[in-house]
Amino acid sequence: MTLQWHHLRDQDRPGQQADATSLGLDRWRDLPRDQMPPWTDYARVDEVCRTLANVPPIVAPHEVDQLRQRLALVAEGKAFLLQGGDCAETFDDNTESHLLGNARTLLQMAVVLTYAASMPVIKVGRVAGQYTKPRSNALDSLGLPVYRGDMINSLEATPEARVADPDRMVRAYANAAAAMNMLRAFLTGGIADLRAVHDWNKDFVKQSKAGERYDAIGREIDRALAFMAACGVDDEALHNVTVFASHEALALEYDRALTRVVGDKAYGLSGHFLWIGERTRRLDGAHIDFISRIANPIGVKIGAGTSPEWALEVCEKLNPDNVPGRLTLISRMGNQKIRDVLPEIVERVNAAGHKVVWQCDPMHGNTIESASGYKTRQFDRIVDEVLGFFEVHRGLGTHPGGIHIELTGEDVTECLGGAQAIEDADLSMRYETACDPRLNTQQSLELAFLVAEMLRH
Ligand SMILES: O=C[C@H](O)[C@H](O)COP(=O)(O)O
Ligand SMILES: C=C(OP(=O)(O)O)C(=O)O
Repeated sequence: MTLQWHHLRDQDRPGQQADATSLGLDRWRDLPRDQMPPWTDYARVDEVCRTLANVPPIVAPHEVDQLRQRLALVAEGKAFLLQGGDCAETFDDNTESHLLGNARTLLQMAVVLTYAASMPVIKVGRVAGQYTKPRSNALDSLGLPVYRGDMINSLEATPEARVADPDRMVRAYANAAAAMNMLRAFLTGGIADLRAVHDWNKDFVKQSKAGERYDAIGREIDRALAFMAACGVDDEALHNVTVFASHEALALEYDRALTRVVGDKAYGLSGHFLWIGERTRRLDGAHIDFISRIANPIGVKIGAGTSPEWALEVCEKLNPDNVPGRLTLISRMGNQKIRDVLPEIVERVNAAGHKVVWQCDPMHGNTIESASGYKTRQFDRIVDEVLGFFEVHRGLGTHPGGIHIELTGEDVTECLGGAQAIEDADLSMRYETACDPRLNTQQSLELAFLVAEMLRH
């Protein structure tokens, strides 16, 4: 069904060089759309979107441009992209301690990567908007409409709670705004200061091998900072961190409503970086069309079924001007396929001159069901997919630009293995994800050390 869309503020602003119509921001409404939220009350969807079209956005256009410029460095092989956070953010978990726990884990990984590889690391959270999930089946194991993320319905297992509720988009906006507000304040206000590098190491990680290695790096950083201070060298970058916000652009009503026209461009201001998932990437579909029309840095997941021809077409469609930093191709092929499928894609895209960021998501191609019935992932397979990603790029002389991880700052037991040797029987101890299994803090740190070694070599 096509929604009515009468009151776009962008169109009313005087002096605009472009407007929503000339930019084609609503063409997606007439295109085939996968993973459509099963709305029933379309009038309410329309009302909610009109409200969201007039609220202050979550992020600002200049920040979006800044991220694109930083990602251009990744495309040129001069920086590394670290992206991570919850599989599915939830309203209940949108707390100070959860947000800071995730942010600290990301910062710890970034310190390890920056220190070991001497390369700038661009930090992007799956945060402040990661409230929708594409699903394999419309019904869950109980026969209820499946949970599709807090922006759409509730995890609670009742028929009423699973009805798609448009008002949840307003709650998602409010939660995203609060999360972004808090992160901005904390990451420039002391906790992200490199002098606090040891404080990021949580007690439950400190005693582990990864925690000890991390503290050793921290001590070297302390010495370097003391040396710099003695020389009178100081820099803002030592005291502040920028973490950009990203999410999957799945509920297009939400992302469209938070899009603003600025000059001759449209910016999707629901987040800095938006990506299209493996299940919604059809070239003639709504998601690819929408994302092609905003100026943000964007990503597209590419699974093991991706052909080199498709990859070339998506580059031409999403980045016709070949702007470095605009497009990230996120491979998620599984450790058993990446070495076979990725090389030809990289080779052909590279030979055609497309300047993309290559990023590896080693999570989504490696999901299994454990013997006891938990959806899980094996740490070794995750590491092996990243290794395969590095091997492919090393073989072709291209830059393995980044990783994309589902993680949490909690001591959960959702993925098997790692130094803690989490086994199937342990999964039930702290299996807390709303959707897919995340690496816990220790596993995330272990992965960072392994990736740092790969980067160094
Ligand atoms: O995060 C990714 C997808 O939403 C998820 O893997 C789909 O899970 P499902 O196969 O349980 O629906
Ligand atoms: C759904 C996701 O991934 P994919 O589209 O690769 O399955 C995700 O990253 O949350």
